[in-house]
Amino acid sequence: MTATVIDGKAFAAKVREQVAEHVARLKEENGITPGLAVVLVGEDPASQVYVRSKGKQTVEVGMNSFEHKLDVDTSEEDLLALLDELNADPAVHGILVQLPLPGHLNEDLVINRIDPAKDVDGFHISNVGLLGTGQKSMVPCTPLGCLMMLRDHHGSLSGLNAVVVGRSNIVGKPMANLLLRDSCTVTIAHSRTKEIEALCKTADIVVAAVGRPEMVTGDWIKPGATVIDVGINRIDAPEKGEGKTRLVGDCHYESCAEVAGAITPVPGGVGPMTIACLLANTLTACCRANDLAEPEGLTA
Ligand SMILES: Nc1nc2c(c(=O)[nH]1)N[C@@H](CN(C=O)c1ccc(C(=O)N[C@@H](CCC(=O)O)C(=O)O)cc1)CN2
Repeated sequence: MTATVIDGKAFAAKVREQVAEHVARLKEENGITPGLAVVLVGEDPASQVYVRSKGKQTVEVGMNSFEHKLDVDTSEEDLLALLDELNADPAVHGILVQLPLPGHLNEDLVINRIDPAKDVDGFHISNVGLLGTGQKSMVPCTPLGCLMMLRDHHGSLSGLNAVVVGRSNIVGKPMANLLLRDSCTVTIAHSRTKEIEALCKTADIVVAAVGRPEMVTGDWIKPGATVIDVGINRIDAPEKGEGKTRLVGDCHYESCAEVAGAITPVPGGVGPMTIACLLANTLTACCRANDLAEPEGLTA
C-alpha cells in the first residue's frame, strides 16, 4: 500500500481563504476588523520566523496584526503589564505569547494572565478545563489543525481507535480530548508505555507528537491506518553536503507511507495548519466577543 498524502499546505491555504471571506463579510456587514496581538520575548531564531509568518498571514486574511517584540531580559512584571493592556484593548480579539519563553519567565503565570476569551492558543487553564469537560473553549491550534485534516479525510471519526504518542499540554493532551469528543477510543502513549509498537498497531489513527525524530516506523502501523505526524525535527543530512540539515517528523516517512492509508508529510503537513488555525481562532474569538455567529467548519 502507498499512503494518500494529506497535503497540509494546500489544506491550510483553503482554511485561510475561508477565514478571509468571513473577515471581509464582518467588515462589510458589521464594521468590525478582527485583531491579533503576538508577543515575542527574545530573539530565538525559529520563534522569529514563526512570529513573522503569523503577522504576514494575519494581514493577508484582512485582519489587524499587532506585534510586540520585547527584549530577552524583559521582566515578568513588564510582560504581565503588557498582557493587561492587550486584554483591555477592544481592537485586540486574540492574544498569543510565542513559546518557548526565556527561562526567567514563568510560562504558566504568563499564559494564565491572558483573558481566556482572547487566548487564541487555547493554553489558558480555563480553556484547558473547558476542552477537557467537552465545553465550548478556545482550542490549541496544532491539535485543531490535526482534527480538521482527520475529519476531512475520514468524515466521521466515531468508533475509530486512536493512539496519541506524546502527552504534552500543547499537543498530546488536547489532541486526545478532541478525538474523544469526536467519539474515538483514545489511548495516550508516552516514553514509559509498554509495548508501544503493538499498541500503535491497533490504531486506526496514530498522532505522533513526541519530538523524537523518526521514532514511529512502518512496522508500528496497521495497514490502512491514518498517520498524523506533528513532529518537526532538524537533523544532520551529510548526504546533502557537509554541515547540511533536513527536517523530519516523529514518524519515519518512507516506511510509514508504505503501510498507512494516509499520512501527513513533514514539512508541509501539520505545521502550516497551526498558523491557519490561529487565524481561524482569532476570527472565532472576534465573533464571540461581538455575539455574532461563529464561522462554520473552522472550530472544533
Ligand atoms: N504560542 C505558541 N508557541 C508555539 C506554538 C504555538 O502553537 N503557539 N507552536 C510551535 C511553533 N509554531 C507556531 O508558533 C509553528 C511551528 C511550525 C510551523 C510550520 O509551518 N512548520 C513547517 C516547517 C517550517 C520550517 O521549515 O522550519 C512545516 O511543518 O511544514 C508553523 C508554526 C512552538 N511555539
